[in-house]
Amino acid sequence: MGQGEKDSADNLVSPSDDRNELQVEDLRVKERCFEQREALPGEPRCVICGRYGEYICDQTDDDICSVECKTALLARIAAETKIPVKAPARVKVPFGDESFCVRDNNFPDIPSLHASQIASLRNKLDICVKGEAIPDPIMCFSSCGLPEKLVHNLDAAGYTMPTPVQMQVIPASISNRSLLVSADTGSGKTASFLVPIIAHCSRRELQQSESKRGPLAIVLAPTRELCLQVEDQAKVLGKGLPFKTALVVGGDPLAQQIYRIENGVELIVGTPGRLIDLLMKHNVDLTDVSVFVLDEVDCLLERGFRDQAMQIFRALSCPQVMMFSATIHPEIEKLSNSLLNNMIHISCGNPGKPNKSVRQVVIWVESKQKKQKIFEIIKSKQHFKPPAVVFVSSRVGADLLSEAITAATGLEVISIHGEKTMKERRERLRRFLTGEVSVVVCTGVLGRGMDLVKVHQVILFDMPNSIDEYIHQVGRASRMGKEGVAIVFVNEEDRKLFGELAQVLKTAGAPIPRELSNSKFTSSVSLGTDRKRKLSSRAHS
Ligand SMILES: Nc1ncnc2c1ncn2[C@@H]1O[C@H](COP(=O)(O)OP(=O)(O)OP(=O)(O)O)[C@@H](O)[C@H]1O
Repeated sequence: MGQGEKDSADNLVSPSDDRNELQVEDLRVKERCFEQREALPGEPRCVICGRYGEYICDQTDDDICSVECKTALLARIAAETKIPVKAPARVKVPFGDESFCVRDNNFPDIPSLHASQIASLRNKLDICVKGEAIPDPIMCFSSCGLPEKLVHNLDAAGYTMPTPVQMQVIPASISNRSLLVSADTGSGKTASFLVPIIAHCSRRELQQSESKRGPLAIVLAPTRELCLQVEDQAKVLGKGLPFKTALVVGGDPLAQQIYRIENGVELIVGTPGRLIDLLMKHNVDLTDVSVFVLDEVDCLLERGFRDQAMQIFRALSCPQVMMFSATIHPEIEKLSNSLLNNMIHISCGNPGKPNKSVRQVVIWVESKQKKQKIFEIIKSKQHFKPPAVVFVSSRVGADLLSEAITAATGLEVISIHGEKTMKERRERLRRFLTGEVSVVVCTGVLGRGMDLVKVHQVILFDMPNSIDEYIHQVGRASRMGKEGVAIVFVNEEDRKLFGELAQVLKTAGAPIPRELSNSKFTSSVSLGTDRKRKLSSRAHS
């Protein structure tokens, strides 16, 4: 046992005094939370992480599983009793220092892990990384020197432990590296970029004069609704910190947005078009913007948005760029590698596939029968699980279908799409999120990134244009591993997606409609034993 380990072991009291009966390895105090096993029924539980509370904290008498959780516990108590803990300055970590987080000056008790331990930890958490000198994942929010108020806000929001994507992205981001992150829908990517941004902004604020308050970070997202949601979450997590935000989306008056920015904000959240508009019409000082986030990067780098996103990128001076999506293809990797140096690629869970927690029920329905089918589902107590989101492919289709469902079922149904005014979109989304209305029919505006926490059922009335959009729309039925169901209508009109859809269903072990599996458009996909050779039985008869 090294000196550091001995010192920390001295501060923990084992509940069992009869140490002689223990195996030698049992005497080693667990340094890291993940080294501890789960608690068995009736055993003490760690007050921080819930694992086996093998030790008693000498300062609080609480059950605790490891030195790491003891440190987290004491940090939490310090925050609650408002003992000021000086936040460490944002440092440029020299390349080669792989364990910035665990060697944080605030937490000298926690030693670094060996490379093999880190690899096994990543393996356990389903985290894959690519790049040089990648910082170690963190196990709790308090272990990488975040401002205490931010840790408090995370706790108050119910974020007791970071999700795997947050465990890896937060330390990587704090080390100022550019990142390309792919992770499942609903896995917590938003906080993984907001936490380091808020930490960065609140620290820089301490060092800068009050008069100079140019934005420090920009988050781009493809839809107004998603921007609204990201800004809301930023406000919740940055509460009480010197951290102000501006929402820059179309449909709201530009003058108000300019006024807000002029009064000093740290973060701008916006859609590419409106942000370009604002930057062209008004002189916003972007000199201090050092963090640029592209949320739903694959969508933002598609043809419609790419020029605008690149224009904003070029207006910034060498920012740290963080890119996120549940669907990232090799072209995006190639493009980002060509734009940025020394990037880290992070992949968590099962990106590029529908979330495993969503059961996909694909039904073959001819176009003329679709309305009748959805009425049946919504009228069925067994199949209708409100609140539900119905995705369609056109704005007019959204209006017509919402009216038709109301007429057929008596339920109040609203539509949301890009032709509504911003005021209407906001108000309708509010009514849906607060439960006033239980069904919304929408176009892809709610398909990506929207955190519709209470929704566990989505109906894809029209198949989207690509399998990526399918993955995102299906993903609205589950957040943080909660179970959901996606009912999907398909017919011959969707044939261009048959191959990919059949593959996705096969991988998920979901039933494939006979018409789909027998279609010539799926013939390139091996559907295994589901495809029986018809002639074999006749040959024997
Ligand atoms: N550490 C955490 N503990 C508890 N809940 C969390 C944590 N991090 C995020 N969440 C919650 O998980 C949900 C999903 O998070 P988020 O919207 O960031 O997912 P996402 O990965 O961006 O998904 P998508 O790809 O669909 O946009 C949200 O309701 C969020 O509040």
